[in-house]
Amino acid sequence: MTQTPALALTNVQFGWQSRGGFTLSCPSFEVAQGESVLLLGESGSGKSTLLSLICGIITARSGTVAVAGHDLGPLRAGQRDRFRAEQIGVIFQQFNLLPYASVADNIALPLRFAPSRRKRAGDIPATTTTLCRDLGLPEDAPHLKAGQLSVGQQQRVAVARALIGHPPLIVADEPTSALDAATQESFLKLMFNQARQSHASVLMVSHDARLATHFDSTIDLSDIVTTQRSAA
Ligand SMILES: Nc1ncnc2c1ncn2[C@@H]1O[C@H](COP(=O)(O)OP(=O)(O)OP(=O)(O)O)[C@@H](O)[C@H]1O
Repeated sequence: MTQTPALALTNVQFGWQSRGGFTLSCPSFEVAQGESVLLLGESGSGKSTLLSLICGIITARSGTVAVAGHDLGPLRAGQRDRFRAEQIGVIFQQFNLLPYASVADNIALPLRFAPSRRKRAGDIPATTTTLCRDLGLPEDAPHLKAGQLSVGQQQRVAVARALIGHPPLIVADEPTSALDAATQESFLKLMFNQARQSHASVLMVSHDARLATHFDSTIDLSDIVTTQRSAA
């Protein structure tokens, strides 16, 4: 029996109207359950736009985006937000942590909107402490404010927040772009160790081809999407 892919895009069309206009079309793209995929593209090639479509932050003009077999198209904005909280661990380029909230509250944030994921997370304070320990954060980290941490530590918090409650899909937008090679390496190791334990699929976008060795497959964005910029 064929497994439902973790992610499947079919005949997706999307357009930004402002800033001169940008259209993106993706005839077909799939990520299998448990697979890790690196999507490579230059700055401005549409990587973040594609991830926003996959996460349901924006919606396709036509075509289908399905996560774990669920089509995001018919969902209203609030339903998409809840679906994302349940199914997708998102690591944003700038981490998007709440600086004045504790590390523990930052990590547990997606669980607020996701009852099934909350159940899977088990005892939340214990899970948060374990994730912090496994990700090499200091013992007192859960009680510190996120804004007090170093950039490298904030990244680890962003990974913990993406992984808590075992979402089946982890999506990461250039989370290593500001790091030196050694820190990149340890960041990816940590993310993959944790994702493997959760049997999660990982989709990361980047402009950095050197990251390819860490992934099951590497795809050039231009092989799966065509884009067009209207004349300004
Ligand atoms: N919110 C928005 N409104 C209007 N246009 C946008 C918006 N976000 C992105 N775009 C446009 O879409 C195109 C692709 O941008 P996108 O951010 O998806 O590329 P990217 O590959 O992620 O770039 P980078 O690597 O620099 O982050 C650009 O022309 C950009 O100006």
